[in-house]
Amino acid sequence: MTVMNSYPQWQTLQRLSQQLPHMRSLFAEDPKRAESMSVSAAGLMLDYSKNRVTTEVMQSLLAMAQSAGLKDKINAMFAGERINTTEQRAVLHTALRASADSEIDVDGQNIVPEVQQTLAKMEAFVEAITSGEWRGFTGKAITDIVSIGIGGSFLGPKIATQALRPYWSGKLKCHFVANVDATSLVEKLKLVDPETTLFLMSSKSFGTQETLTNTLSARDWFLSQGGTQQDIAKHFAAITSNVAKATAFGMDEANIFPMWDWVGGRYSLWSAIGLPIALMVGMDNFRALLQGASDMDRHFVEAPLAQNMPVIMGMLSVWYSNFFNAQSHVVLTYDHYLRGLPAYFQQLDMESNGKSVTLDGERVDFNTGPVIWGGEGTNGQHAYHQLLHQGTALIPADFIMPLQSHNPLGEHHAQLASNCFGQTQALMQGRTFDEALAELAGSKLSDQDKAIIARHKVMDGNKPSNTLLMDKLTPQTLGALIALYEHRTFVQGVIWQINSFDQWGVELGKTLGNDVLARLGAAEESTDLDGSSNRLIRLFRQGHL
Ligand SMILES: O=P(O)(O)OC[C@H]1O[C@](O)(CO)[C@@H](O)[C@@H]1O
Repeated sequence: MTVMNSYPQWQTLQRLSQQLPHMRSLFAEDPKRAESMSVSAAGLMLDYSKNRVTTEVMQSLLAMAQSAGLKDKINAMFAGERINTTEQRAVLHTALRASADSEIDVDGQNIVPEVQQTLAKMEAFVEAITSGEWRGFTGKAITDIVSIGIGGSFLGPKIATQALRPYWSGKLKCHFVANVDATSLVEKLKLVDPETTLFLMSSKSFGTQETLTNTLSARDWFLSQGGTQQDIAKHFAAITSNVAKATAFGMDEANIFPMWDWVGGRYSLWSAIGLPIALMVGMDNFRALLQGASDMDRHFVEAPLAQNMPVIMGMLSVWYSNFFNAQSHVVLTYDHYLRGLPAYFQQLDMESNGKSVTLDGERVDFNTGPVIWGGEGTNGQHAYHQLLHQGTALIPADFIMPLQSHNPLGEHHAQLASNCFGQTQALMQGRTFDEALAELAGSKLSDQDKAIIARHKVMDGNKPSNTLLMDKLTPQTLGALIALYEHRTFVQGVIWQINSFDQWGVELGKTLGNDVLARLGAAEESTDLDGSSNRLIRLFRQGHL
């Protein structure tokens, strides 16, 4: 028996999924639907009324969460149990935002004091850099940060820094380098002055090829621009859980910020990996970001399932993945500052739930994590929304919007909001054949042509969406929003009984990549791989087609 159909609610949910009225009818029948299908937490409001659900569906989904032991699993995560079973690790990104007086034990040791010490170290560093007390090798203050890292050591700091643009202190500029393509680094180096630049190397493992290569090249550049070996301590700092490797690399121990194996890379922006954020917005705002996440944590732990925002969002995702065969989920941010969020959620969710075996090692025979993608509203409306409205795939959507803009200019924000709400309405209600035909009433077309055009204009509607609102985008609401998606991802993993915290799938590509790298520069041509790989390697060595 598979995981999914072993839940007592499986059959009921199967039946309900086939009998659901169109959402138009659900709204017509219940004028209070929007109120009853909305929840608030940590400064966010979720309206999930435009989903293919009835009260009975929601009750069954939440009962399924209960059958999966979700509450116990949540408590186990927060308590530091080794729920990442394939790596025998605790999963405690929540400890990074826990209050200073909490006690969270790993191997019998309370980890909170160490988290607080690291925050204090970050604070002193941020103060030294932004006050101008920290001087570069020619005595000048730091003006630019180049943050080098990839995956979770890049996306989180980058999108949060971008999102908090209105809170920048204005004392520094921050540049991000992730790609091993030299162009990424070289183009950033053109923008900075070695005398006033600080390189921050972020790598939990201190073993990621892209990050090591970019850091070495940055160091070579620094040394070629007048800096000496002794000056490196003034211009390079690292965030890593592998302090030994970082010191062996030449990092000054005083400039190394710790990370721990109980923090997953894609959950790490709350740790010292968030230094670029703290440098740009100041420590008070960084702490407010942590506070927002902590508020969402408390909600996740304490709220009953029926009012629990991450639980509701997670279970809705399960509903579409497993009962409607949805393969993808779109995140649409109606705020320019949040334009990076879909890429961040993409790693968070796809690296976490892109799994094919259960915790017991059994192959799954149901859908797990969908493809997460998206972009910023309103741009997408003039590009891919067509497929959301009239394509054949069912793609549940999240619309995210602050009610107040940081840039209240003329009618812009009202137009943005009208687009956001108008899209969710159009997805839900669609347009019937009769409505499309009525719109053509005044045209000169023949009745036959009107019928054909009307068919092209039909939109089935009944397309699900969540609307997430907040008063304003602040460090606190951003923290809550990101934590919401972290927990939503966790909820799905619990239902599917997969390990959301490892990422073995990326390893084979890395290993083979290293093998190919050796072959690209080897004396002998490769002939022992598959025909395609042999040929691609030959072409690269040749340098032209
Ligand atoms: O911080 P590190 O160890 O350099 O890893 C970077 C990223 O690489 C991955 O391990 C995937 O290869 C991600 O999970 C991680 O966020």
